[in-house]
Amino acid sequence: MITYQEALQIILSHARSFGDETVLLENADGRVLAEDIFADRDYPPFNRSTVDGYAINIEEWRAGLKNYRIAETIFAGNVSEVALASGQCYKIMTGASVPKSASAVIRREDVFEDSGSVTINVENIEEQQNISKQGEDAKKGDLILGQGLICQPNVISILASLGKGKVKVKRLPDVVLFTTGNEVKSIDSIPGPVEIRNSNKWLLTSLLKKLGIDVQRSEHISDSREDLYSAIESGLDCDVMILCGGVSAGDADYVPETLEKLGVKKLFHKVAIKPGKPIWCGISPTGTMVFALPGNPFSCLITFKIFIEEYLRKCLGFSPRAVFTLPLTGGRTKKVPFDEFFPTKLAKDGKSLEQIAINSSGDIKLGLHANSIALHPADRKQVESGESVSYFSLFT
Ligand SMILES: Nc1nc2c(c(=O)[nH]1)N[C@H]1C(S)=C(S)[C@@H](COP(=O)(O)OP(=O)(O)OC[C@H]3O[C@@H](n4cnc5c(N)ncnc54)[C@H](O)[C@@H]3O)O[C@H]1N2
Ligand code: MOO
Repeated sequence: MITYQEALQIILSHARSFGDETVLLENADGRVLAEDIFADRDYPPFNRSTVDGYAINIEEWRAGLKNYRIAETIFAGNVSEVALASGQCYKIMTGASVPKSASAVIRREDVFEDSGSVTINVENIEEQQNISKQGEDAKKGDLILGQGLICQPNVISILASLGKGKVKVKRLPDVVLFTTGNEVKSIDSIPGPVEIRNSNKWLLTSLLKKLGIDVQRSEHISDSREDLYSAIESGLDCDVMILCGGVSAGDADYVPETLEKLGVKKLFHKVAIKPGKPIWCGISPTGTMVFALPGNPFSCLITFKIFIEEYLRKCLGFSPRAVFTLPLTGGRTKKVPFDEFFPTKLAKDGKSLEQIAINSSGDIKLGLHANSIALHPADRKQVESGESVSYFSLFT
């Protein structure tokens, strides 16, 4: 059986771009930029007053002048009509263009205004004070946003400033999701005594949504070779196919054989991890990446996080998920020589990890209240209390 790291390397070696597409800015949140964005003009585009106040020629101030007549009031969005003459100032608002004949702006609260004149009440005035100079943030033609940046709110704001109402981003994959199993019922039906509800469909849909991906098609398939064959065949035109259940050793676990019958080349089946050991992964002749996950909910969550999410992150140009290290509170022992992933929660002081109890990978509570997943390494039977373990954040 291959190890977690070997399986991850195989998966990552098949990562590919799904192409680019142009989207409206309102739909660009969380997407990855697929074009370089340059400044269309200087920023600020003009010398801009940063305060409400009065703009003067500093040479006159240096010559000892304290009292100025207001020549004109300049509002944001307005252009001054006249140059300052001797003894004059402008009354100017925040965001307005400072005319060339003025070289400093004094805050409103630092002057006394009366009958169209102002007396300046401050000791020191610096040349260009309270003026953002044209082009001081960016010059026309400067590279502002590089390909690969994620459209977080700050990037969206910059795109808006630069007038990019449409933007080229990495295309998201078409994802098809098939859950399987005769005992698994839709959540709006009443399950019989030995039936359960299809939580994994919702789990996987929500996990994909966190990456900004909407499932294109989702279907539940019964444990029948024929139904599986036709469903999988009909979905093989997508970029990524996720199946769930029917991959281990049971008499009705037809998923691996059906995939292979349809020409999906097996990359691996079974990985030395707990939970999630029975995972199957393959690639179709047309390049569809297929992940068949074990049916237990916690196995489904872990295999999605450690494999599918990492694959998609690489395909979409996100950096790999961050892995941290912290001491674990309470020791733990494991029975199998596999990498074991277990639910944890960051202590309030952020200095250690607490373990969250989970009964088994079939526990519908999935270690609720865990905000992280830690790794008990394959080669360690025991992790002592206070020993450092590596972990990753669960839903951030
Ligand atoms: N002889 C062996 N038996 C099993 C092995 C093994 O290596 N040898 N592996 C065990 C492990 S580990 C896991 S995990 C499970 C995985 O089995 P399958 O992937 O074949 O999944 P199923 O048997 O179909 O289901 C397992 C479990 O999960 C429930 N399930 C399935 N689908 C859903 C869904 N959409 N929503 C909620 N719950 C679901 C299902 O009812 C089962 O209880 O195999 C072990 N057996
Ligand atoms: O490894 Mo299975 O995925 O525990 O229950």
